[in-house]
Amino acid sequence: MMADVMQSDGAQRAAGDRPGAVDGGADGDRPTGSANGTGDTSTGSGTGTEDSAAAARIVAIRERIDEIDRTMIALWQERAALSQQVGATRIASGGTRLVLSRERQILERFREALGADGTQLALLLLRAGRGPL
Ligand SMILES: C=C(O[C@@H]1C=C(C(=O)O)C=C[C@H]1O)C(=O)O
Repeated sequence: MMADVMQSDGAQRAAGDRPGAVDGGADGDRPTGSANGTGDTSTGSGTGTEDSAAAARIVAIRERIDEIDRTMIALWQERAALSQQVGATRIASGGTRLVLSRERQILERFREALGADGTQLALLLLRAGRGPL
């Protein structure tokens, strides 16, 4: 579930990280049994492998991952702002703040495309657009 990757203080951690582990510090995100016996298998570039070809490939793929993340963050923020505009427009015209039938359509759209995780994602999207209730 999406909430599993969000700490109560809003800080993010990977699903497999131990709560409280410091990113890049302890070995919580690395396999045990590494060649140097410390459990730390990362290279200087933090790719998690000592194979230089694999590390180079990982770095290249991560560039696109980072680009996707930036785009998703921007789209998330744009959607929330638009949703809040709709809410403000509707309230100013005497309408309701929310339209649950529309929210159900959106939940169904995400569930059809992404399954149960889609439902969780859509719930977070809808919450972001509501602002404080
Ligand atoms: C944005 C709207 O208002 C609210 C927010 C929604 C959303 O974030 O998608 C959907 C339905 C409404 O509860 C809308 O009616 O379209």
